[in-house]
Amino acid sequence: MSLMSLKNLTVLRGSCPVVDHVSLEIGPGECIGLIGPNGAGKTTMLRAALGLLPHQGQSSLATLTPRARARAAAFLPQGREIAWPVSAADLVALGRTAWGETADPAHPAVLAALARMGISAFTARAATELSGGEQARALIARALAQDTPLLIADEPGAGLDPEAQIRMMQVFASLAREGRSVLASVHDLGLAARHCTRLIVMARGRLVADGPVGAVLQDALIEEVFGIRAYRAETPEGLVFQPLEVLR
Ligand SMILES: Nc1ncnc2c1ncn2[C@@H]1O[C@H](COP(=O)(O)OP(=O)(O)OP(=O)(O)O)[C@@H](O)[C@H]1O
Repeated sequence: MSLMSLKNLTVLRGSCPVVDHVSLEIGPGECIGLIGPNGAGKTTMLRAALGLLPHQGQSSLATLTPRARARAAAFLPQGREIAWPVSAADLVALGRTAWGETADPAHPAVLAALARMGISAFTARAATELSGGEQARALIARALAQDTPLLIADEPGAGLDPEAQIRMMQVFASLAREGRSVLASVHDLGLAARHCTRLIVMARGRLVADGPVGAVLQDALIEEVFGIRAYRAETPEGLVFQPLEVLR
């Protein structure tokens, strides 16, 4: 079963392809890190895949009706603005509207999402009065409450402290073990190495690597794509990957 299929997805900015013939399939049970340097095309690719940007090629999600798409994939965009002073619980409950339900803050999926992101203590507070990191966690919880087979998240760890980042990656990995899938753009290669089942690498609009974490995070690729050298060790707890220095 495919949760998302891209075939030659291409996005032009003027005459320049910022996403260039990207093809990939996402099946159930995958925790996928989308990595690549600034400007590689990650955000553009995610938004085009969701049908939010004009594109060439095919995306299985882009052809769905908005209602069907909201039930197939939750999306956490890079911009994190919360405009209304609704309670954190009500904000998270908005994730349920994808299913034609009223936003019930006592819905089990809402309570589970709040607990998973460690923000059950803030539920009554206006979301606009949460700290930046707490707001980010509430928005991730809203996407989790949507309870979709696929979660697409654009830099979900931005602004989170180390505990919240690890907790978030553990949640994503546990979703994958439950048979759902996550596609998240991440800049922290160490977190990606530790928690993802698969890495997709973009550079200059192209998909340059796609596979199991250990196979993708090879010295030559890291050097070429990111221009850095990294420490890498297989440990009983899995792959440890630490960027060390700039090479160019
Ligand atoms: N509206 C736009 N008009 C023209 N160029 C754009 C526009 N939006 C993005 N770009 C360009 O497209 C390229 C890809 O941008 P994108 O935001 O997808 O990169 P990214 O991989 O998500 O980067 P980052 O890691 O910095 O968030 C960049 O060169 C960017 O400057």
